[in-house]
Amino acid sequence: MPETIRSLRLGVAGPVGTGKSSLIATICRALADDLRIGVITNDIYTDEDARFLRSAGVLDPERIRAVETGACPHTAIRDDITANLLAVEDLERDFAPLDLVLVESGGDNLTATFSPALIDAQLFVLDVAGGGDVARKGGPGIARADLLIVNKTDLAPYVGVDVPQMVADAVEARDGAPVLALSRTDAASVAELRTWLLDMLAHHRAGTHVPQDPGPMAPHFHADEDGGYVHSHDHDQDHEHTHAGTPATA
Ligand SMILES: Nc1nc2c(ncn2[C@@H]2O[C@H](COP(=O)(O)OP(=O)(O)OP(=O)(O)O)[C@@H](O)[C@H]2O)c(=O)[nH]1
Repeated sequence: MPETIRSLRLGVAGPVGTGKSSLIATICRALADDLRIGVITNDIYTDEDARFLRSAGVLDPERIRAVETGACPHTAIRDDITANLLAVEDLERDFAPLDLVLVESGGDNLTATFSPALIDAQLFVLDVAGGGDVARKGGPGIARADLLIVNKTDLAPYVGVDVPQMVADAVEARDGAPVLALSRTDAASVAELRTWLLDMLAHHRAGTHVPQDPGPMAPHFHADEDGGYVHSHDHDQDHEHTHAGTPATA
């Protein structure tokens, strides 16, 4: 790799427990012999995901670093990306040259997405255990992430989900953009993921991949001791933090 081309920065987002950390471990196992990889995890209050990945033994533990985001995990990957950007740049400098830096978002709701100022491409992870109809619900990550993963397909018989139907619904929600049915126990699906990643890396290096913004997450509610507030990340419109009862400005 020419030293002037920096790593491909790949975001991994998706609802809580859909398998983001496990997916990163799978990617590291599948590509550790081919690529120089680093990982940044985001947790609200802990470094639990980083510790899980270090204990999985898939990468030199020093190449796995944690960002603790405080409340509102999507803010740290979309609105104020400073902590993540510094963590990525530090990792790239300390282990130069890296080919791939994976950034795991904190487990969040269906609509959290990465800013294209932080990452070059993003995966959005759903799992069959969340229900076969989740893909139809749409949202920016489902509709416009670079790759949508329908994870834990090995569990489909136990939760009564028709995987081909779920994938077809997802492809329709994405206007034909790629969807991958994945299980860490299904070698063929892991091989497909590996091919997609190497292809994306090749496009990044050739300068033919343009980072896309899937769009802001929908306005949503945060509970707090005053009753909570509605929070919007759409900076094209007014940025509102409206407290229940008393309207407030950002
Ligand atoms: N059966 C099965 N279980 C899986 C698979 N991938 C992940 N899991 C399990 O799903 C659970 C959640 O996985 P994680 O990787 O911790 O999920 P996560 O999205 O990182 O979770 P948060 O960081 O809390 O949002 C764990 O018990 C994993 O072992 C899979 O392919 N098949």
